[in-house]
Amino acid sequence: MKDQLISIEHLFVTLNGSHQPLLEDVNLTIKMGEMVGLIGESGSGKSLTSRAVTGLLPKEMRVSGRISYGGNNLLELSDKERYKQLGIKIGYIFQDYRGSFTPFIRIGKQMTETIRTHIKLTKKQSEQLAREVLNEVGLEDKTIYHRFPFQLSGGQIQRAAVAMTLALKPELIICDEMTTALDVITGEKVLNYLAKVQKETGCAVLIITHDLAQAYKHTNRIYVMQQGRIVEEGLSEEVRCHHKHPYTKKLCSCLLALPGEDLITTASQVMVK
Ligand SMILES: Nc1ncnc2c1ncn2[C@@H]1O[C@H](COP(=O)(O)OP(=O)(O)OP(=O)(O)O)[C@@H](O)[C@H]1O
Ligand code: NI
Repeated sequence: MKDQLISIEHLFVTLNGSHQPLLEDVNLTIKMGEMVGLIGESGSGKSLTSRAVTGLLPKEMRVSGRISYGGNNLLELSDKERYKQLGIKIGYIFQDYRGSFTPFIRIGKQMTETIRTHIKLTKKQSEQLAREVLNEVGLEDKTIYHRFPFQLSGGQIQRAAVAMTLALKPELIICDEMTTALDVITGEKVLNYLAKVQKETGCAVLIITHDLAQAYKHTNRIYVMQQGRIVEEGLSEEVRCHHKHPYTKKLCSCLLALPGEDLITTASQVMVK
């Protein structure tokens, strides 16, 4: 399809020496301007899927299938070609945010250097942009800009990483558990900023999360993953109200009911198997 931005087709990932694939025939597409959710319990393969897109799978894994993006198969790109795509075209917010910055270089310096690698701006303009995006995610630029990463809390580093990625205005943003390190209010603030950038730039977003409420609120379409496979896909509202797969039903029963629906159970009471 013409308006498809990225298309993952028959993706298999297997650990060397093992026969049991970690990802099995994963198919997932994202259109221009779409916000797509990828949900599933811990260990179901969400991060591996996003790592395959960005070429960051561990060396000891074999991968097959196709990831079409901009006329290329991302699985066949050289490291250099892939690096060119990352950042400016595909922005990736890591689940393990501690790796987002080098510990002993000040946040501001790292941000401006990254911005200038990808966008033609003067030093002054890139500093202004870095300060602007820090403020957008609720970090006071006056204090944070000159700090070293080790002087920030986990949630502050995570927000700085989000700010850094969004500053580059990529056409596809992959957020892997972007709000896990944040409290509810800060998390919502960051998600709202993401939605604002999405509206402004028309970029596509893949939100990986096990927070179903977040996925329903912020995405148009949802994929549900279980044990390395996509088990259900549909418009967020449909998946929420008319899910077909028993696993999705279990996941959904963890959510608080909408007004007018029966309250089922809370997350802590449900064992998802
Ligand atoms: N480096 C690795 N070596 C071996 N197995 C791995 C490696 N990384 C991930 N796996 C396995 O692959 C499977 C999928 O992992 P993945 O990180 O994609 O899960 P996830 O859905 O992102 O979970 P979470 O919600 O906890 O982040 C898991 O069974 C995990 O143990
Ligand atoms: Ni993960």
